[in-house]
Amino acid sequence: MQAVTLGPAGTYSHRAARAVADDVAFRESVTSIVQAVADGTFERGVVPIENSIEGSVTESLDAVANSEVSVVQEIVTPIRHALLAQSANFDVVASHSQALAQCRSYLEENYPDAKLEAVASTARGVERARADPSVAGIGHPDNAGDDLEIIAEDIQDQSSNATRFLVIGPESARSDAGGKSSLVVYPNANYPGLLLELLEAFAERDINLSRIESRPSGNRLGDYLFHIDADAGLYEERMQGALEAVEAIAKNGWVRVLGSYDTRHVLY
Ligand SMILES: O=C(O)C(=O)C[C@]1(C(=O)O)C=C[C@@H](O)C=C1
Repeated sequence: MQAVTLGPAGTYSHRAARAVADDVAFRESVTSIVQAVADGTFERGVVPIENSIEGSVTESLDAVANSEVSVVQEIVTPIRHALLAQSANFDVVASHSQALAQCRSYLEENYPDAKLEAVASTARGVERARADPSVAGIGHPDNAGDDLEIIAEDIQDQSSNATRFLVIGPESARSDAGGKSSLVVYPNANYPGLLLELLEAFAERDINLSRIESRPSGNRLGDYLFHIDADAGLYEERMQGALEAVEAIAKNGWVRVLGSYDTRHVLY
């Protein structure tokens, strides 16, 4: 099976994608990855969705909410960043904005004068370092190759740093089987207790939520959609009941059921 993920080769997304596909293709944005799965160009896509230090990858949340795709698996991997450069003499640190943020304290403490440059991915930052001696990249240490020095390893601000990736497929790959389910709910309403009602749909059926996140709908200020991850499969009666209750609450809006899936922990 062929999967598409964030490139170029050597990104953390690439490492996660190798766990689901032998053949991995690349795009330079999460939105274009989700689009390439929605339009049938690729059977699977792998996108980062949440990091233990920095929180949500909002571009991924929005792309998944707005596209006709399903979630078929989630992959959780530890993220251990290295600082890579031609020598310790550099003025710019280039990496993905998430990676720069995950190393914020390390950079402030050790390189307070370095200019931080956000690029499309960690591997793109390492490419910048390979081409320019004044630039260091932050990425997986395997990207060093023969021509870059590993200036420092394990520079993330928490040693437990981990990222959750979603494996997405076309809507036809949506499954009711799996221990977790993801929904996006747009109530298109705003009244006291709306969020409480949404939460009660799950609490009353003894379903634990592992995440709820609001994102702006884009329609007007103060109007939100909610990303909900529940620790129950759609094959379960209690989850079907919760879904019916949520659909009733969102009768003026919509509910996108992304599917049920299992978690895979990948070490590399
Ligand atoms: O740039 C990469 O290597 C990516 O795969 C992206 C990404 C992210 O967006 O969170 C993935 C894992 C790490 O958290 C840092 C960056």
